[in-house]
Parts: sequence; structure tokens; C-alpha cells
Amino acid sequence: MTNPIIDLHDINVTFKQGKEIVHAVKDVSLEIDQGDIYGIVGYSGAGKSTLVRTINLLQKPTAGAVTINGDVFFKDHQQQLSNKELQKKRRNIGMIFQHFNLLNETSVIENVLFALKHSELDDDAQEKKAYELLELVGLKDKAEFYPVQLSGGEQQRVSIARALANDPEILISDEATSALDPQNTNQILDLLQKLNKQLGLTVVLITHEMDAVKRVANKIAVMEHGQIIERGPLQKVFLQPQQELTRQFVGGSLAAVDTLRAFDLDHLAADEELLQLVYNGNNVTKSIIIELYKQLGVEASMLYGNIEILGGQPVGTLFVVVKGNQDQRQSAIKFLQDNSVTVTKIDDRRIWNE
Ligand SMILES: Nc1ncnc2c1ncn2[C@@H]1O[C@H](COP(=O)(O)OP(=O)(O)OP(=O)(O)O)[C@@H](O)[C@H]1O
Repeated sequence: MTNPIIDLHDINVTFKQGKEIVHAVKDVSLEIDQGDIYGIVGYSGAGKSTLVRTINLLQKPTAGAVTINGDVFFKDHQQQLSNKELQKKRRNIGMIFQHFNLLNETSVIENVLFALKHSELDDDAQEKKAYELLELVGLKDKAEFYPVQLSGGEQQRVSIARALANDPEILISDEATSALDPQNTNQILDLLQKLNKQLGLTVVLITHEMDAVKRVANKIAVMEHGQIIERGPLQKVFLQPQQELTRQFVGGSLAAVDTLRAFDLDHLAADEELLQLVYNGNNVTKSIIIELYKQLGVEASMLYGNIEILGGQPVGTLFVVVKGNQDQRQSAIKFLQDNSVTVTKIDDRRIWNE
């Protein structure tokens, strides 16, 4: 087995806020392999940004070890390389952010050239490279434009070109699609996937949007209160989520949340229960809801349904209101579980009230 390209071991990060101590990251170990697109999801404040900022020591851990590509950056409470060495190693780790962070008073090509200022290439070669990078992200024809003349999606492409200037092996994307509309979001995610395939780029994708992770990630970690509460291959976590929060995230696609918001769910009757059902390819072609009625006589009305392809396999998600007395509802849940459906009772309205 090869060593992980990113190896975070027992990372802790605490901040002092006045007299308070905020434990932003608690005992997190995370291994990311070369070529992964590793999604890290969690609500705001979960500690995602703080954790990934330890990868390039933009955030020094309070405790723990950071090893990148075999180089120990940090252990025993200390940075293990000189600032100069660290600066050099950091060029192997590109970063993109929600707000693009472009230099607005310079053109697109100059923004990319700026990232090449430490390169050993001569001026002509730098310019050639900058144009190649813009071509890679589909923006060669806008090289002379200024950032304000570009759409959000195009600006993010410029920041990706800039992040790739020093041929990094790792790209950290910190909520890079959060400010974009769905179409631009998908285009940027597809670009990241193309770069992953074409360049072998390892991508760490921090997001609060499950849709983003589902579209491109092969692995996923879910963070809550500074800890990773669940992790694994995307499909496994999706189909067999172990934690309540993960179940919510798995079902919490934007489309589902939007649809559910339209229902007055605070007023479910005493004999009604809202369930999220997730099921894999074997069940996709069966109508599990009809089976439930035929076999147990329990009615389930469907509020939202979707089938999507995850890692090449169809996966279905349904939100249904099941109606019946407590025994009937319980036997309905058992019936569904016996049919390999992952059932989550949705009591916590956080998923669509946020
Ligand atoms: N420099 C800092 N000083 C003090 N507290 C901080 C600092 N940076 C982060 N925190 C706190 O650490 C916790 C985790 O923050 P972090 O930004 O890592 O979360 P997140 O999951 O990335 O959320 P978001 O998406 O909102 O950034 C929060 O409680 C935050 O207020």
C-alpha cells in the first residue's frame, strides 16, 4: 500500500477567545490518498476550514502531526522545517476559496502570472505557461479581461488557474462553489474532476453542500463539533450512514430541502411520521411504497423522490409521511429496513430550516 499524500495525525486546534478556549479541531486523524477527491462536509463552525488549513500550516495545530507527501511539516508541537522550506513546499498545495481572492486591478493573465513570480521559468516561458493554464480552465480568450468583467464562475476558473501555476499535487477547495449559482457550481466541480483525472491532482473539497460532494468526491468525511464523526467511500457512507447528522446530510440535497420547505411539516398529525428512505440499485426498480401498502396496509405519501448515480450506481432517496398507529409505523420501518432501505426518522427540522 502506498503512503497517503496527506496524513493528519491526532490534530488538535484550540483558539483563545477572551477567556474562552474554543476547541475548533479535536483529535482528528485523516489520511488522503494520491488521486482522491476527498469531500469534507459539515455545518458552519464544524471545524472544516481550520482542519484543512493545517495541511499547509496556514493554521498550526496545537497538537498532532502533519505529514505531506512524506515530509513531516509538523510534530511535537513544532514546525519541522524552516519557514523558507515550508514556503517552497506550500507551492505543492494550491488553494481556492469562496470569494476567489483575485487581484481586481490586474488582468486575468496577470493574476495567473503573479502566482508564477517565484518560478524558475524565464519571462517568455512564464507567459506561455499562464496561457496554457487559462486554456486548461477554458478561459484563454478572456486573458486580457479584468476580474470584474467576468462572471463568478469565470473568476473561480481564474483562481483555479492561479492555484495550479506551480504544478501542485494537492488542491484544497474551501467552499469554492458556495457563492456560485447551481450551473456554475457544477461547471467548477466538473473542472475539478477533469483536473483530478488529467493531472492526477488530489483534491480536498470542503463544503456544506452535499450535492457538491455527491457530484465529484470518491471519499467523504463528515465533521461536527471539531471531530470527524463518519468517513469512508462516498457510496458506503451514502447508503449506510451510521450517524444522525450524516443521514441528514445524505438526504439534504438542495432539491429535497427546497421541496420539503414547501410543506407545513410542523403540523404532522400524531399518527404521522416523516421518514427519509435511501436505497441502492437493487431496489430502484421496485416500488417499495406500493409493496409497503400491499403487504402491511400502511400508507406512505411521498413528498420528494429522486434517483441519482453515485460512483456509477443508481441510488434512490425518498421523503415520505407514514400514517398509522405506533405499531404500524414501527412495522413499516422494519419492513423497509428488511428490504435494505436505510430509514431515518426526520425529527430535526434543521435540515430545511437553516
Ligand atoms: N482564528 C480564530 N480565532 C478564534 N476562533 C476561531 C478562529 N478560526 C476559527 N475559529 C472557531 O473555530 C470553530 C471552527 O471554525 P471553522 O471555520 O474551522 O469551521 P467551518 O466548519 O470551516 O465553518 P465555516 O464553513 O463557517 O467556515 C468555530 O467555532 C470558529 O468560530
